[in-house]
Amino acid sequence: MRFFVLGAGSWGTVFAQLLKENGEEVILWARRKEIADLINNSHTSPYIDEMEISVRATNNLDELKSTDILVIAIPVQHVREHLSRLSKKPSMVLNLSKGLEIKTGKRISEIVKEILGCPYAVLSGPSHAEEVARKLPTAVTLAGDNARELQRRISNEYFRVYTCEDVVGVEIAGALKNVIAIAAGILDGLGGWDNAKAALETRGIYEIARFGRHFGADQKTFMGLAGIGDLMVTCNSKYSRNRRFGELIAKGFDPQKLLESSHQVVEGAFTVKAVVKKADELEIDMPISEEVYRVIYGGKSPFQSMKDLMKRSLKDEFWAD
Ligand SMILES: NC(=O)C1=CN([C@@H]2O[C@H](COP(=O)(O)OP(=O)(O)OC[C@H]3O[C@@H](n4cnc5c(N)ncnc54)[C@H](OP(=O)(O)O)[C@@H]3O)[C@@H](O)[C@H]2O)C=CC1
Ligand SMILES: O=C(CO)COP(=O)(O)O
Repeated sequence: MRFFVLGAGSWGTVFAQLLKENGEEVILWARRKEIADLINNSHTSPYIDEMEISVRATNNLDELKSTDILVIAIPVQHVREHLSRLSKKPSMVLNLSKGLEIKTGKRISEIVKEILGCPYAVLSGPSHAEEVARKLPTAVTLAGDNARELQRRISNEYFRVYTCEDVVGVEIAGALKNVIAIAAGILDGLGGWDNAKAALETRGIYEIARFGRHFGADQKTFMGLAGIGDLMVTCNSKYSRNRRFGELIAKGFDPQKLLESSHQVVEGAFTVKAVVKKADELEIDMPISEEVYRVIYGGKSPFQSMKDLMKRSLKDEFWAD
């Protein structure tokens, strides 16, 4: 059994190398031939500093075998297109990407079911690639098919994998925390206010859990590594692209120009479109996500957004909805 990692950005590359060092057979697919060549010839990648890469890279999707585990590590908005291009169906999919598809509002598990119909698992949690590359202690959760076997194969002395049964909750938590992290970055850019940041993270996980409840997610998941754990790291880490994007917006940079010029994916900026649409259809109250949407796509001032969130009608902290 071999892992075929689809995506040679920072996380795909580091995860592929982790698997290789765990003794697994791995191949890393890069969209561009020059990235595959660079990895094979110089054992480095522009996406990750100071890591020697010994995994073999390819940019040929046809190298996927039907016995492979396909690991998804590409931007969510391009997953459907790449799965549709596969000439063979893998034995199973392990998803690392975090987001919702804009045009359908679907999670990756739903896209995989529609296109491949094969077994599926998702791995998520506070796991910035830059720290995993340095072998710093990291804990994540894995939900879905063959969870125990994957847990055993992926875990090592610095990467600890827990299992849980809630695929829906893990996917929703990973997707929506990126939206809240943009808001956290906005607060950092406005002045780095500690009270406001703590309130945002707390109300943010509550907002994510409320969204998740509409899709049958287990509320416990949002208190775990894929929920509050990943939300905390993304809202506070210097490595987070979502947090940094928010910070630059608050400092006056144009959101669209930032997205156009970014070499790395800011998933929350896209997922927020799907979240706002679903929330509107299903009448789910998502005040933070809606303000993030207005700032990115409606030209609203971040300061005004923050003021409007504070002016909402007064209510109980844990209200039924
Ligand atoms: N970085 C991290 O710490 C973590 C990331 N994730 C998630 O993993 C996923 C991948 O992120 P990450 O590895 O960080 O990626 P990066 O942002 O580091 O790099 C972007 C990657 O996406 C590729 N890409 C861009 N456009 C397309 C396209 N149209 N089709 C296919 N590939 C494309 C790029 O290829 P090219 O070089 O050719 O432009 C590059 O490999 C995201 O969903 C992210 O949220 C999850 C956990 C941790
Ligand atoms: O998901 C991540 C860490 O767990 C990565 O977050 P960013 O995409 O914001 O860097």
